[in-house]
Amino acid sequence: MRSPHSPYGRRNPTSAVRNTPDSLRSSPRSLYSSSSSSHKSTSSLNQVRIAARSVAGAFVACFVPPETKTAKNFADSDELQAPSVVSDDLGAGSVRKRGSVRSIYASSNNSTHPTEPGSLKFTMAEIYKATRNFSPVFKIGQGGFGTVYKGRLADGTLVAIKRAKKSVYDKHLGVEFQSEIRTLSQVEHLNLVRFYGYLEHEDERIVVVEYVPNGNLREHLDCMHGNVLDLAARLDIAIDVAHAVTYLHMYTDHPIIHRDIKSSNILLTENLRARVADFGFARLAADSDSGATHVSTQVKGTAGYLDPEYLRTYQLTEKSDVYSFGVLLVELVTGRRPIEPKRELKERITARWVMKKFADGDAILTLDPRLEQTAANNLALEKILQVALQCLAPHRQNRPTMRRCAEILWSIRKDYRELSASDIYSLSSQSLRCTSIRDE
Ligand SMILES: Nc1ncnc2c1ncn2[C@@H]1O[C@H](COP(=O)(O)OP(=O)(O)OP(=O)(O)O)[C@@H](O)[C@H]1O
Repeated sequence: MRSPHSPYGRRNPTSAVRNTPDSLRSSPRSLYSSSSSSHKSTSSLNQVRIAARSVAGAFVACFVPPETKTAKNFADSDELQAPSVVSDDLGAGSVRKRGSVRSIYASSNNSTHPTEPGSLKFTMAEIYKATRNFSPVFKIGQGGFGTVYKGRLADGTLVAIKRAKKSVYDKHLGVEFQSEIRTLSQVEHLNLVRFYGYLEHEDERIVVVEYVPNGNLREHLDCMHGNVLDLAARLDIAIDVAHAVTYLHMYTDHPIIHRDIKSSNILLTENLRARVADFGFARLAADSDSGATHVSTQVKGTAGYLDPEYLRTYQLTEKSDVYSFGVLLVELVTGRRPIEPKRELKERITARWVMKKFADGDAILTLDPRLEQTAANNLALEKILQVALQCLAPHRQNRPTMRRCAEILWSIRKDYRELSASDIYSLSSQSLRCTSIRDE
């Protein structure tokens, strides 16, 4: 049984009891809990600015701009429109119940692969039926792993069906697929895309996950869905992601490193709550009981989000996710992509540009121009950038844990809400439309 109030679920009962949301709500040692104390916050700001200068200077910019890979063709036909079985917005970071997943599998007894305890196997017939033979009409995305289809299971549940490119999994990598499936089947958190099952048949490798209906974060920052995401929503999303990744790092049976935290992997529900997706690259972290501090792997991930220390040493730890999360925070407040190849040289690597502005005391110039410059927005921007800067520290031992990030962001949100309530100008930002800004 998991504590219904825990934002993370748990790896073992004792740690779960220690780490309830109460400890998150009251974080007396939070860097930001005393934000109203101007002296304290000014000196802490100065310290962060000094650090920002060194980060900005040390930032390594050797990335190739990512290609836009996703041909969007949302299959929103009536045929595939059905209410999701996933109840939405149960509060940041709640752990979900498995009940509805099991009920889906109750109907898959006819599978040619009988369901084994803990394994959730689909048959090719079920997949063909759900996707109408992989009809292009139901294609919703294309990524490094392969093609993503929207589908509907026999019981009406909407799912996303990820079909691996043939090149991704050849026979030799079968073990890797199996280990990913094992990992997927063990995680369960409200802010992680729910895993429903898989299929491994001849050269087909298919993963079936929860369908998340409101596109990905990058699309929302690009205003592809009509409205501007206000800063309150962006903070909620950052906290959701921090909870999901904290859960992976601390509360699963074995720590899991996501390895590909990025805005296109943050899917949004209709209520703009985040579901972290894409465990294609996820790896089990080093087992601290054995004394190991990292695992050595081939570099994987996405340009612009990659931890420079991991790039240099091939040593992967949870702090690589923290680095990527720092890039994501910068993306959230600026609206810019991590790499902006069309901008002038000094603005091309967004994090480096932001850190320079922050160090110069000009953080305000980095706020997404689609957002209004209210007192609440300006203060939240400064504080979020402070967290981002810590996450982007060149050396992993100087980065906070993901759990610490979540605590700080909680505290920022609390202050933000209080200030917004007394800030009459913040009301107008709620109705900002994407058309209110020219594209730069
Ligand atoms: N569970 C899902 N529900 C709804 N849409 C999804 C789901 N999973 C993926 N998508 C859509 O399909 C797109 C491609 O997903 P996918 O995870 O394969 O690739 P990616 O994350 O964009 O790239 P890469 O795999 O190279 O990192 C996503 O950006 C998203 O828009």
